[in-house]
Amino acid sequence: MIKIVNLNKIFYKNTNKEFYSLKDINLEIKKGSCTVLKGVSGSGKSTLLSIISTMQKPTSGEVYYKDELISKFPDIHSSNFRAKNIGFIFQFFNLFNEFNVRDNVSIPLIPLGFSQKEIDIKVESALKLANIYHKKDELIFNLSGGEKQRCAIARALVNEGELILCDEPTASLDYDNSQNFINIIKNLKDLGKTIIIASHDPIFFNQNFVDLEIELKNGTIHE
Ligand SMILES: Nc1ncnc2c1ncn2[C@@H]1O[C@H](COP(=O)(O)OP(=O)(O)OP(=O)(O)O)[C@@H](O)[C@H]1O
Repeated sequence: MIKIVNLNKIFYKNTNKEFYSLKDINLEIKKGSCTVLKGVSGSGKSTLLSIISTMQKPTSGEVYYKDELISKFPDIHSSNFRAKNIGFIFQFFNLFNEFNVRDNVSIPLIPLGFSQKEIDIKVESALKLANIYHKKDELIFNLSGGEKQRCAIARALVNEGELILCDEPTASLDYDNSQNFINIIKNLKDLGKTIIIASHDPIFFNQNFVDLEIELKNGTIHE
C-alpha cells in the first residue's frame, strides 16, 4: 500500500550545516498491517511520518500510496489527500481546549463538504469506536489525559481514512492508558486500518499485532 524508494531528507543542503534527517530509506508497508518505527530521539521517526503523511516533502526519492506518487503532490493536492486518507494521532493530542469533544472530532470533516447530518452520524460513530461518546459535550480542558487521547483517536478515525499515523502516542499516558491505547490499535487493525506508530516506548516492541518493526539510527534503517 505504501512504497518508499531511495528517500532522503536533507536540511541546510549545500551549506556547512548540511544534515541528513533521513538517508536512503527503502520500505514497503502492506495494507492492513501495523508498523512500529523505533529509534532514539533525533533518529528521524517524526520526519519519516511527516513525509508519509505528505506534510513534508523529501529532498529526493519517492513515496507511493496505492501506486500513486504522493511525495510530489502540490500542496493543495496534499491537503486533500490527507483529509481523505489519513488520521493522525499526536503526542500532545493537538486538541482545541476551549471546544467540546464533539466539535474537536468534527473538525477534519469540515473541508470534505459533508452536510451537518452526515457530520453528526460520522462523529457519533467515531466517538463510539474510540470509547469517548459519553464525554461528547465536555470541554477538552476538563478531560483526563487518557480521555484526551481517546478524543484524539476519534478525530483520527472520523474521516474513515485507511491510514492511521501515530507519533509517540503513549508519551503523555500512564501505563493503564497506554494499554488501553494498544487495545484500540488492535481493534483498528481488526477493522482493516493500516497503522504506523513512531515510538521509543518499549510497550510496542515484540507485540504480536505488530507486523513490522523498523529501527532508525541517524536517519537510516538499521536491520
Ligand atoms: N525543520 C528542520 N530543520 C532542521 N533540522 C530538522 C528539522 N526537522 C527535523 N530536524 C532534525 O532531523 C533529525 C530527526 O528529527 P525527528 O524529529 O524526525 O526525530 P525523532 O526520531 O522523531 O525524534 P523524537 O523522538 O525526539 O521526536 C533531528 O536531528 C532534528 O533536529
